[in-house]
Amino acid sequence: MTGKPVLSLDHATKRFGDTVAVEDVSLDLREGEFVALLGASGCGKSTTLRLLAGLDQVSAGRVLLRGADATRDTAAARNVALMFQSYALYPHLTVYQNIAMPLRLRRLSVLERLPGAAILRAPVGRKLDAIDAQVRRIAEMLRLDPLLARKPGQLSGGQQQRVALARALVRDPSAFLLDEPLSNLDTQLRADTRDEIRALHKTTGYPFLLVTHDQSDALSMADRVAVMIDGRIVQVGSPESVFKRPGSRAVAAFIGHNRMNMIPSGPAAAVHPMGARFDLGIRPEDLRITPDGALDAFVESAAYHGEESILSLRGPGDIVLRAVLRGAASVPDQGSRIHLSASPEAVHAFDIDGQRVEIA
Ligand SMILES: Nc1ncnc2c1ncn2[C@@H]1O[C@H](COP(=O)(O)OP(=O)(O)OP(=O)(O)O)[C@@H](O)[C@H]1O
Repeated sequence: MTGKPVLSLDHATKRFGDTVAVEDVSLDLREGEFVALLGASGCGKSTTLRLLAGLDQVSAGRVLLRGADATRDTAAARNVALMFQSYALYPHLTVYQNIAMPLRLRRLSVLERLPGAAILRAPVGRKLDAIDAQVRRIAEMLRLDPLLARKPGQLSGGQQQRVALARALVRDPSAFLLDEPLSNLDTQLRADTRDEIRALHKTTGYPFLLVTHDQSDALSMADRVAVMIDGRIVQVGSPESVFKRPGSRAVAAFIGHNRMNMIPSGPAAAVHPMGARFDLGIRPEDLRITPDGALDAFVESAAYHGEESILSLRGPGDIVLRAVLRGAASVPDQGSRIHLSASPEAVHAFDIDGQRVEIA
C-alpha cells in the first residue's frame, strides 16, 4: 500500500466497565484507500469506528491523524465524516438545506444563521455564496441537483441515502467512515448503493472505512479487509488473500458463504498427507465428487437451491461435511455413498492453536 496513513489506531483498547469492546487494535486508514472492517455482531466494529471519529475516547493506546497524536482531539477537530445505517435527515428541511446544514453550523455564527442576515452584512453574503457553491458541487456529483427543493419525505430510499452521503461529504472530511450503510436496503438497492459508494470513493479520493458484518459487501468493495473477532483485528489483507488464505481457523470459518468443512487430523490424511498432523479445512464448493476420491461419504440429504445444490454428508469418523454442487452437476441420491476429492490448493491446514500452516 503506497498512500500515507491519514487516520490510525495505535494499540487502541476500549473498555466499558468489565467489557473489553476493542483490544489492542492497530489499523491505518491510508490516503485514497478503501478499507472494510468486517466482523460478526458485537465484535467491536462500531466502537472502533467511534474511536477513530472521536465519539468515544480510547482507554489505552493512541489515535493518530496524519501521523500526529490526535488522541485527545475532539470529533470536530478530526473532521471525520460519518455515515450510519439510519441516515436521519432533517424532515422539515429541503435537500439543499440538509446538505448545507453542516457548513452553516461550522462557518456561520448564530446571528449569521438568522433569515435575512445576508442582506444586512456583505461578509455573510460571501460566506453564503461559498456554501452555495459547495452544496451545488456535491449535489451534482451525487446527481441530486434536480431534487434540491424536495423534502426527504418526497425521496426514494436510495435518494435519501445519497442526500446523507452528500451531507457527510460537503465538509471536505479527512476520512469517511460508514457504519453498515447498506443494511436497511433491499437486494437491488443494495447492489446499486454498493456501486454508488465505490464510485464515490473513486471520485472523491477520500480514505473510506466501511464497517460491515456482510462479507459480500467487504470483499466486493474494499481494497483491504480487516477481519475483527472478539474485539481484535485478526487478519488484514486484500479481499482475495483473506478469502483464499485465511490466517486462522476462526477467519476461515467466518469468511465464505458456506461454512468451511473442518476435517480433524487423522481422517484428514485421506485428503492430503498433512492431514496426518493437522486439521484440514476445505470449502464446500471446493469438494468434488470423483470415482477415485479418497474421502468416503454418505449422502444424508441433498437440497436443491436453483443455481446450486447443497449436500449434507457424513464422512469418516462420523464427521459432518457439506458439499456444494454448481450448475449442471448431477446430484447423488440420498442414502448413497460417494467419493470426494479436492485440489491441493483448496486445502487449508490449521495447527492445534487454530493458526494457518502453509502446506503448498
Ligand atoms: N456504551 C457501551 N457501554 C457498554 N458496553 C458497550 C457500549 N458500547 C458497546 N459495548 C459493548 O462492546 C462490544 C462491542 O460493541 P460494538 O457495538 O462495537 O460491536 P459491533 O461489532 O459494532 O456490533 P453490531 O454489528 O451488532 O453493531 C459489545 O459487547 C457491546 O455490548
